[in-house]
Amino acid sequence: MSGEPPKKKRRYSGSNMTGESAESLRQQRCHLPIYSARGRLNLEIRKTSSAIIIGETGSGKTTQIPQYLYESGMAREGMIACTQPRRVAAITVAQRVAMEMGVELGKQVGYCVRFDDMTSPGTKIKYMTDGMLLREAILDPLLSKYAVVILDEAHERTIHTDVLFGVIKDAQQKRKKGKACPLKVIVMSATMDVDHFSTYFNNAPVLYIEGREHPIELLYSSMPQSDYLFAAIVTVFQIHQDEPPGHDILVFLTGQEEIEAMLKSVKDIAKDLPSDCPQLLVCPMYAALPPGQQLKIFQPTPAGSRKVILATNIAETSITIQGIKHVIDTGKVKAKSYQPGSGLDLLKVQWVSKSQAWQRTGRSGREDSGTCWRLYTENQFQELRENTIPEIQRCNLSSVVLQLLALGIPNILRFDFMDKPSAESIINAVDQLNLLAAVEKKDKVQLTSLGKKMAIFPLEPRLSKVILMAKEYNCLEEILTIVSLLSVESVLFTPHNKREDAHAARKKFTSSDGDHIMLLNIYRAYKAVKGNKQWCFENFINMRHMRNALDIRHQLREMCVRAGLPIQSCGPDTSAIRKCISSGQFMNTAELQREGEYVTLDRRQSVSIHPSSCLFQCKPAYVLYNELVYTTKCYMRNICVVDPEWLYEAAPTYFKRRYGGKNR
Ligand SMILES: Nc1ncnc2c1ncn2[C@@H]1O[C@H](COP(=O)(O)OP(=O)(O)OP(=O)(O)O)[C@@H](O)[C@H]1O
Repeated sequence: MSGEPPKKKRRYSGSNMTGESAESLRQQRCHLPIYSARGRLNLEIRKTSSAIIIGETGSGKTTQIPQYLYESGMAREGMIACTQPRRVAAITVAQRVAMEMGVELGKQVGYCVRFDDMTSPGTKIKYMTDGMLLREAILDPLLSKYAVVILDEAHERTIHTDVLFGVIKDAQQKRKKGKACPLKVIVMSATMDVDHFSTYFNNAPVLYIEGREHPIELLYSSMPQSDYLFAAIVTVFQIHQDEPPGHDILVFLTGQEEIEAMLKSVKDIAKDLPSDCPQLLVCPMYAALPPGQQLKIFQPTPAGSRKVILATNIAETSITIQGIKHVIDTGKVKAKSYQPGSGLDLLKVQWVSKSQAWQRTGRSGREDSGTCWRLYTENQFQELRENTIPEIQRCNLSSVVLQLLALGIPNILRFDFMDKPSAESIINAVDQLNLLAAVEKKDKVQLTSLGKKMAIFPLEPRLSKVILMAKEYNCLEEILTIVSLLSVESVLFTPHNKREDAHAARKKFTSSDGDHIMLLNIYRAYKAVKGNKQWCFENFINMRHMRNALDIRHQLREMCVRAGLPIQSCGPDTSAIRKCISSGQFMNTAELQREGEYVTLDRRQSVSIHPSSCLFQCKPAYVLYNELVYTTKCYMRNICVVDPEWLYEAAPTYFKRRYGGKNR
């Protein structure tokens, strides 16, 4: 390990963009590489029903193309949708475009992301997450509100984008047959396999946008780094020492824990810097941060200081953060990989693909020249895979299959996927949904009425089922709390050096029934003190995550009210709650063996109770877990004590088939 940052060859002196008057915005638009191509683009797009557009990062695709189409009258017969894989991109790009057009956000230009719709009847350009457009397609498979759908950042190949590809192709054909207004589809990215996309979209023409506005200097490590976190810290401080204030830094890391650890190290080191050094402002950026906190990274850096943003790949595509001059790319990302054999959805740190590395590089050089510090060698870069494996080929598909069925897709195995997931993973997903009573297999697979209701909730099917079953047990109040708390990063805050204090402080919330009930106790106590900050601090509760959970709870509650579900409380009886959870999560259960170890009930896999669980010291005979995580061994996380009788009641055929009833 060298810890030595990549060698710097040249230095640029950048100018900061300050004026944001209408004239300055107009000038910026005119200077973008895409500007000179706008006439040709409009012409080509008008002629065809589908087009693939490829152009360098920062050339102006996301912000300009929807505006060009709007200005040329293409929004007369319907809206222009532009999808983004991430909510933060949808929101910030919409803000920027509204500003460029001189209109109020939410009027002609708006955005729509999960739990936040900023559009109005007059909206013509709508930025939205791919997941939101997919939800809209469930209600209106022809997407009749839209004249143009732009699928941006297509290289990311999120599950939602991949499903949208097929759904939109289908809508296009149906609209053509029905003589409705044609639906135009545009697929965009800076880094994609254009031939693959063009072939899939019936040999759609590929339109190239030449050039980039500002140069980016690329620096590689001279030797491989064995500790990329350390190398990143060293690089931050080298830049801090050499570069003038205002040249901000964006560092790509793999996850929340790593970000929090580096945040602390950078702050600690910065404390000892000479007093005439510019102030360092360190900002985290990861998916579990509440949306308001995420948007903080876009606030201007105060004069005389430097901002360092520590981000996951959430900041990798589409966004422009003013002031970012330097990007530090560790080359690593945490990504999901699903093993149908073991039923595990594992999160693993791995190398990025080349296309991801280019996207990261492209977060600099947006307002001025920039530098990208790759903390790996050029040879290592050459060995990276070209493109990221589509998410649909590496994740549990039960949510997607539920959505496809809700869309009325008759045979999922024959769905027009751009790259098919394995038949095994589709069949597994259908089987799981069947066990949850969400689908029935007659001559074809179809949703039951329960399954249709489950598709309304933007949750994993197992959790949607738990919400719907709460009616039977009169416990929706409690279930909403538990599901919301399970949907965010842990609200338990356990600093390494205060582990014992944290456990002692939390003792009053623990329950012999398990973690779900402990979460409920924490929520009740938090509400009783009205979310008091000092209380959170003293009890080692992460206030940010708690607030995030409250927000989700509020949204889910509204969905339940709209679905006519009675919001009732079961009072102090926790067995109703645990029975209800069992009705959706009976597949995630384990039993204690004679030797004191646990094995899962489905695949007889050895598992252990995670040390963070309040049941860590206990050995209940049967437990239900929310998830399995693999570190040094396979751990069950968020566990609750269950009675095998409840499991049998929840899924008699499943348990009879497996054990001939012997577990009863
Ligand atoms: N929020 C913003 N603040 C300042 N400038 C911005 C903002 N958003 C965009 N820009 C300017 O517009 C340019 C074009 O951005 P745009 O997102 O349209 O490019 P793109 O081609 O879609 O890039 P990418 O492939 O990285 O998404 C940026 O390089 C930047 O100069």
